[in-house]
Amino acid sequence: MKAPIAVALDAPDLETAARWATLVTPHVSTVKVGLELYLRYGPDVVASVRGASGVQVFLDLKLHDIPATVAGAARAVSRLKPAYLTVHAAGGSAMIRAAAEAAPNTRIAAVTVLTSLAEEDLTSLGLAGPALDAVRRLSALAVEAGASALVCSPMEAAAVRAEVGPEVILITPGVRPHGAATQDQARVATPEQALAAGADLLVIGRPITAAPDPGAAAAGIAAALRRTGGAA
Ligand SMILES: O=c1ccn([C@@H]2O[C@H](COP(=O)(O)O)[C@@H](O)[C@H]2O)c(=O)[nH]1
Repeated sequence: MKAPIAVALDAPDLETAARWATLVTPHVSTVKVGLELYLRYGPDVVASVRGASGVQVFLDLKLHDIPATVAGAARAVSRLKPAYLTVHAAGGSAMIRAAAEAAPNTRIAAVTVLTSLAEEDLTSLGLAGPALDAVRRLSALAVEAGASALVCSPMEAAAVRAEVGPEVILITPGVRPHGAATQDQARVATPEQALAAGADLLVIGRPITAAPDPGAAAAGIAAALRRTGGAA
């Protein structure tokens, strides 16, 4: 069994993304296509990174608009058969419901509070209280509206799990192996901590893709998770 990791293919060009995908797919369950690749290359990027391996594709477009527009966008990309499609939970119940109804065969993953935001950022945005409160509130709202997956920091995974129960898939970016640079991530934890907190899918980008050998980096993290009982 492959490790429950989605490698973020945040590459400047399609050749690099496809090469990373080929290197990591023997070790991880999922590859993630984000805004950089999708906006540059469009829908064809999904087939390019899926390749012959048939690895799961996570389409991280973070849709956030009025319900009718998000429904149209979700319907348009559902033909690419992504395993996951992200929307911002802050778009509200009607928007999340519209996405879930428009793409019934794709898991709608609601992004709660971006992992790049620190507590002081939330205050400056006018969101009172600790990040965890906002994450829990948005998680409950999103699941009630039909999201079957949630995106949160690994620091919040245990509390979100307690809030939404065992069925919802918890996806955690903001994952950094011990000692790795946090870069623009603010609310972070190690892969082992994320798994122990109840995360189902760990999003890891630069610690793998910026390594001299992305395949070896993915294999190393997968092996560390296996030692903690997270992947066979
Ligand atoms: O809250 C969020 C939601 C999405 N992301 C995405 O995850 C990866 C993280 O990449 P790293 O290189 O491991 O930092 C990236 O594609 C983000 O767009 C997130 O970081 N936080």
